[in-house]
Amino acid sequence: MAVSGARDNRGEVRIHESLDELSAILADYIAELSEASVKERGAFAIALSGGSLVGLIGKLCEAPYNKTVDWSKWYIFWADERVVAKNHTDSNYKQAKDGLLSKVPIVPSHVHSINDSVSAEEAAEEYEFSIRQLVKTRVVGVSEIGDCPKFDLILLGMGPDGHIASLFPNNSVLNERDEWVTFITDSPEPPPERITFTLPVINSASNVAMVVTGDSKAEAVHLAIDDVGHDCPSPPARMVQPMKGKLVWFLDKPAASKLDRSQFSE
Ligand SMILES: O=C(O)[C@H](O)[C@@H](O)[C@H](O)[C@H](O)COP(=O)(O)O
Repeated sequence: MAVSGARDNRGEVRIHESLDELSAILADYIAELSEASVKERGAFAIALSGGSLVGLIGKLCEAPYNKTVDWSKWYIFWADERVVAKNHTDSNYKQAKDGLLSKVPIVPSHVHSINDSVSAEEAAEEYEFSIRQLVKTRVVGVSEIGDCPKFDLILLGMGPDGHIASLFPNNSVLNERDEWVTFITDSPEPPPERITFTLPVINSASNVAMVVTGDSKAEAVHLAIDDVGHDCPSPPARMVQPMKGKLVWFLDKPAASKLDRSQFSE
């Protein structure tokens, strides 16, 4: 049985008994958002990340979702991508293709992956350009505040250091306010070259889900969600604060083990 609570501007926090329970509830959450977006605007623009996330959304390939979700209306993006060949084991695209995209009837032209044959800088520029075209035609919505794209859902994992997408602690790209997509060439985790959505894009989404499991993330979850003092380091995950959208944390018990549950309104 999941425990659920709200934490002021830190979003809704759902703590699950097991990974199986978490993935079942996550699949349901995504299917519901897909249905609502398709009904409201005829499309579902979803951004994926790498790591354990793709495995955790795997139930979408199974019944009933494989038949009930309107896959023809899905448009796939990546919140971050490693600048490697698409058939490389490090590629977030490959991971999503193997784990999800090849198993459900998504329209191939709706899959918006990066150009893997150019530099990180060029890949970021091209990716932003292609998103701009899709915002113009409203395949991707547009934020009411500023001109940012408004993805229907951005799915993010989080590293033990509190990084999200490829926004790592103390990296200057955390301060990027003008670009939608930027790049790094010095990732503290291999591979070094990556492209990433910037915080303004993440915080303009209609929905952001942080999917975080395992006890190695417990401290970063605490620092990202709890009311900690100003002396405490503020991980990038704490900067995820959708302006108009909804933030939901999907945690397992180990990842939630350092959360201050007394601050929880269940
Ligand atoms: O490119 C990366 O470095 C990963 O994709 C990364 O951003 C991932 O989302 C987190 O590190 C969480 O990964 P896990 O869920 O596998 O722990």
